[in-house]
Amino acid sequence: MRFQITKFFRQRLLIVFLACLFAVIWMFLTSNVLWDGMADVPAPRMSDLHAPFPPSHQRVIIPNYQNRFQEENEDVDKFIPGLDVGQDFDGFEPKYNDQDVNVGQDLDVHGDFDNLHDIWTLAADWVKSREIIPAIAPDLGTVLYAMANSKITKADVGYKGTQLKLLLSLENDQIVVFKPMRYSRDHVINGNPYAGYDRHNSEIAGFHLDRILGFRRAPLVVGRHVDLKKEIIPVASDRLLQTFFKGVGNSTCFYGSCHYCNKEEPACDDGVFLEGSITLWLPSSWPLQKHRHPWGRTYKAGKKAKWEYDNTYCREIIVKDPFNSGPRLLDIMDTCIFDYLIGNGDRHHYETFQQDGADGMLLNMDNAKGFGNPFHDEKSILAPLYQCCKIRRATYQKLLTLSDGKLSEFMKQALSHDPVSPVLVPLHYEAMDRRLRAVLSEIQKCISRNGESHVMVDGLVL
Ligand SMILES: Nc1ncnc2c1ncn2[C@@H]1O[C@H](COP(=O)(O)OP(=O)(O)OP(=O)(O)O)[C@@H](O)[C@H]1O
Ligand SMILES: [Mn+2]
Repeated sequence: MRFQITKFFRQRLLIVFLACLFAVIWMFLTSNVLWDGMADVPAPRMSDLHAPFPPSHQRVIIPNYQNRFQEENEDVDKFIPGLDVGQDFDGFEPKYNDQDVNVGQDLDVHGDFDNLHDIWTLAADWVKSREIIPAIAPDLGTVLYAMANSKITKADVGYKGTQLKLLLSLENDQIVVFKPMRYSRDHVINGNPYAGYDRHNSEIAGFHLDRILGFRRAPLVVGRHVDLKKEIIPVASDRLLQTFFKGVGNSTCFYGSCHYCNKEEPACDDGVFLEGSITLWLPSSWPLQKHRHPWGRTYKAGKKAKWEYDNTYCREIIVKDPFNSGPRLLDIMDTCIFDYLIGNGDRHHYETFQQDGADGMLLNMDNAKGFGNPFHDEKSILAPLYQCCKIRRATYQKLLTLSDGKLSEFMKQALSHDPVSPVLVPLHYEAMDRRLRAVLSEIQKCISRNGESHVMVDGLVL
């Protein structure tokens, strides 16, 4: 009898033990702990009220990372004029100063605003000739929160440009641009450095990178989950409404109106929400002027732009107005570093504030072609830097403070606040740190070739 009781309990105990073991393994597998880099990302703050669906892009495994990176980058040095193929420099002294980058605090959301009108006015008043937001902007999180959560009162097709987007009005008359999600986070874009649709997450990450680099020349961007049926269709213009249709399953789709817009390439929701980026429209008191970028691509297969075959291209640019004096050429250097870090090879034009003429700052807007391929570092994006060998000392110093992994750390911290977090998969953070080292290396090569006094520019202008 005694033997039977013990056996009975032993069997039960074994069942309970196995059940517990199974539960622990299951919890471990379904948690984020396995997914490198995601574990320490806190829950998004601004999304609390909006209660979006849980992030659907957390799990990414891309095999053979190292092999693939080497294959993709093997030949890159061979056909870029002006790129010094010499030894890469390493061992920079990162001089990180905690005061340098104010990432987290400014993203907290405060409730001390009476109405949205005050929030939009505040953001409009931030705009100055050489900055879109101030260095310290404790209300930035509140403005971003308002962009991500306030009521949409009008929706229309995009204004201009080639990519599918919407022009929205938010409550109290604030215009914003909505760029819809077209790819999952782990999608890799192959081909030329401007290939693929716009990436809404690149707009979001670009905004924060621009701020972390200390430029603050990008319009405000935040992620948002939009309910097409409830938030867009009831307030849509006729011409936008005409492009809506029922997609597969329970989804709602639209294809808008733009150069590349057509019914075969729509943006669709997941049955309820469509994720996208919201960009704050600049105040009408700051009209823009569009310029052709001197290092733009031809966008024609087999046809190269002059800078792509002529090593001395910069000599001809640096003597021309507005590059021969003032901030323009140095702004181009800053922007090419920014673009290289995100992998955006689509800077065909750039915009400045009309009223500032030749002294106008280069706005870092339209950053949606970044973060397409974390395995590929497109060195040609850096051509202005390694062909001209000029950089502001302040930019160089900022890059140094961000080397040694600080850049990705700050980016993760900033992006963790966004409602569509995680904005980037971990491979893109690795890519940014790696590319930053390559930028520093190119600057070092310039210094050894031309001397520091030729390369470093103190102050803002040439
Ligand atoms: N936030 C904004 N504030 C003011 N004007 C803007 C803003 N965003 C875009 N614009 C204007 O709209 C134009 C097109 O926007 P954007 O470059 O984002 O679209 P796109 O479809 O990518 O264009 P492209 O095909 O030329 O690259 C810009 O060149 C600019 O003049
Ligand atoms: Mn574009």
